[in-house]
Amino acid sequence: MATGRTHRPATRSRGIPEATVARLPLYLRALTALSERSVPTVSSEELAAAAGVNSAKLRKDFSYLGSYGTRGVGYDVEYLVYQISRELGLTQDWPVVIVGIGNLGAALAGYGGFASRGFRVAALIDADPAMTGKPVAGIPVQHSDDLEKIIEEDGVSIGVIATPAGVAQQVCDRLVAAGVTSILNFAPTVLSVPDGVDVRKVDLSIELQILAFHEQRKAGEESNAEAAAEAETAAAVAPPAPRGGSTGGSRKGPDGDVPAVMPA
Ligand SMILES: NC(=O)c1ccc[n+]([C@@H]2O[C@H](COP(=O)([O-])OP(=O)(O)OC[C@H]3O[C@@H](n4cnc5c(N)ncnc54)[C@H](O)[C@@H]3O)[C@@H](O)[C@H]2O)c1
Repeated sequence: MATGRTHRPATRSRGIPEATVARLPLYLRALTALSERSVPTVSSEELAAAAGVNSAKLRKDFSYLGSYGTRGVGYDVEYLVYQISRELGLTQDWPVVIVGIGNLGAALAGYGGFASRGFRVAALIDADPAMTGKPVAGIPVQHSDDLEKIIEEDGVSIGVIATPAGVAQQVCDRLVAAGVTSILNFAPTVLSVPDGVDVRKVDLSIELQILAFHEQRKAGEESNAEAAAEAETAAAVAPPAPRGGSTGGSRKGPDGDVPAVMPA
């Protein structure tokens, strides 16, 4: 879902390409589902289908992890979960702050999927004094005046921005100055950050626009297919060729050479 932009080279220092890194969470999600069903091993084809990835690409991706599976047996599910989690840095706890606790920020704060994937919501921050101290998803909201102190005390390196777009850059600058090095930005604006800071941008409206493009294309294909079918029907019911013609006056059916009307 994320449309991302990072400020790292296309290949990370350990030699794993960014495109592979981007697919690791997909494998992990599929593997976690298998692990929850106590499935011990999985073939590259099965896992590729579950992750929505081509199996040759999956094997190439896993070769970067040094994981080649066992011929005829496949990959060990638990070991791959561990390997990918370690590669993604998920074997440690990541405290995250969410800035902007409006509709979106509150929904994110209550999202259980963060904690289950190793991301602990360490603090909720908002500029509205009326919200200070109010619990959202069981966590009291803190005022943005204390942003720097909160980040330092909790050792936060990941910040989520869910403020209005107009203040997002300013919030981003404060997060970065306070030591945050990874930002997940939901505000519809492009953030500038110094080298060494990663920004991922999530924009559901962009995803919807991409779906709209595909819908439009599918509709175009359907209307082309309908037009072709109509042309074929029109040809099938056209008046027979004059006697003496090569077809002897028979008309072609939908299957081409089967006469639609059998001669008496
Ligand atoms: N990426 C997406 O798919 C997506 C989806 C929905 C909303 N959004 C965006 O997310 C943002 C939040 O949307 P919302 O519906 O929750 O808005 P909202 O108005 O409900 O909430 C915004 C919150 O930010 C707080 N805020 C304002 N300035 C701040 C600052 N300087 N520091 C800290 N907090 C501050 C406000 O007090 C408010 O509580 C908007 O930019 C919106 O466009 C993105």
